[in-house]
Order: sequence, then structure tokens, then C-alpha cells
Amino acid sequence: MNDKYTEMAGRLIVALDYPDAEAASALVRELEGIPCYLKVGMQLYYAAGPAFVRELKSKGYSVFLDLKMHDIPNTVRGGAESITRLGVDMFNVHAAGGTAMMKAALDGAESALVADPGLSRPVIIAVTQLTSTSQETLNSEIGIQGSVQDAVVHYAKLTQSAGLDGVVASAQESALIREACGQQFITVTPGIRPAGSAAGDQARVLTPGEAIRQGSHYIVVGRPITAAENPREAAEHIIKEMIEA
Ligand SMILES: O=C(O)c1cc(=O)[nH]c(=O)n1[C@@H]1O[C@H](COP(=O)(O)O)[C@@H](O)[C@H]1O
Repeated sequence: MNDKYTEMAGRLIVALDYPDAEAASALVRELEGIPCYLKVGMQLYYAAGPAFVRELKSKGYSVFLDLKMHDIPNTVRGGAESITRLGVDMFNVHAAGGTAMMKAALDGAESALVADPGLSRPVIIAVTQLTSTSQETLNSEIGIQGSVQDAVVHYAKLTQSAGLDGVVASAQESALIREACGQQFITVTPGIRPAGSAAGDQARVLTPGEAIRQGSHYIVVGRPITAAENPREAAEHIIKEMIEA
């Protein structure tokens, strides 16, 4: 395993979108030895809960807990405190919750760290516009006028001014976010589709290689790996494409 392989594998976040711990564990076993990040989202967390997150952490994985909190500041503060106590490496909120809500997420994480100084501060990011949202949906359904790119950059700036570490957006917007918020501001980009794979419900997609070229810090990949005939091979193929980008 060379340095470039380890670096790129660490920038691949595999979405464990499974109905239970058993199914998720089967994929984790299949990917064993690949130093990738793992994402636990709503489907798995609502079924398998904190115990499964702790299990992944005990195996040494970096874990992104994707619960997309979007609630009043007081509730998000409490949620962020509980999530931070779990020892995850990254979690998210919705930027649409506004500055007070995002600051409350930071406060909640800080409270957990004060209570247990052994914990490290997770990376806290905000979802801008979901990658399933198209230009058409944004304008005619959600009622936000202007381009998706402008809406994403607006939320990215808001997230940065609230003090969070980065955003979730499509890789199509990574370069614009970098331009607006600087290179250190983290971009986590789902909606990744290797050439020839089905977009499904994703509206704003990009290939793994193109995402890296656009400046994404992390790419999030679910079905192109989980639904592949050989998930390990699919993951290795994606890492190879990232290395060559
Ligand atoms: O926050 C996320 O992770 C997320 C935000 C977003 O805008 N779009 C998005 O697809 N995601 C997540 O990224 C993963 C993408 O999965 P696939 O479409 O199967 O590759 C899913 O687990 C989504 O919940």
C-alpha cells in the first residue's frame, strides 16, 4: 500500500446504506484492509443505533455519521453533544437551519469535549443543496430562485461564517466552493457515479476522477459499490480512478 493509495482510499467515504447491522457488516468484511472512511446514515442508524457506530470505531474505522440534523438550535445542540460522545469523526447538519442552528451544533460538540477531554472534535459540515435536487426542482418546487450553484455557494459561505468545517455538495460545485471559501474549507461530495453507472435518484453527478480534479476533499459512494456484483473490486476501481485523476 503506497502513500497515494492510502491518501485516496481515506478520501473515499463508503455509504453503508443497509437495513441492519448484519448486512452492513457483510460489506465491511468484504472491504477489510481498504483504509476507506465509512458512512452510517439514517437507514442503518435508525435500525442499528449507537452500538453499530461504536463497533466500527472499535475496529479503527473513520466514521461519518450522516443524520443531517435540521431542527431548532437547542435540539441540535443536544443532538450534536450526543453524536460527539459517540466518538465519530464527522457529522452533518442542514445549512438551511441557519447560523444559530449551526453554531448550536458547534456548542454541543464543545460540551461533549469538555465533559470528556479524551474525545477528539469531529469534523462538522452542513448540507447545502441535496445532490438529488435539480435546477428545475430548486426553482419550481422548492421555490428558491437563481442557479443551484449560487444557492450552494450561498449556503457554503453561511456555513463558513457560522464556524463549521465544510459542506456537503455535488462535486459539480467543488471548484466554486473552493473559490468562495478557500482550499481548507472541506467539500464532501456525494452523487458520485463512475462512467456508465446509473444515476438513480441523483441529479447532480460526477465521476470519481472528475470529482478529485474539481477539488473535492472527500467523495461519498453508495450504490456504485454496494450494488456492484463485486463491491471490493468496485471500490478498488474507484480508488484507482482517484489516484490517476
Ligand atoms: O449527506 C450526505 O451524505 C448526502 C447528501 C447529499 O446531498 N446527497 C447524498 O446522496 N448524500 C448521501 O450520499 C449517499 C449517496 O449514495 P449513492 O447515491 O448510493 O452513491 C447516500 O447515503 C446519501 O444519503
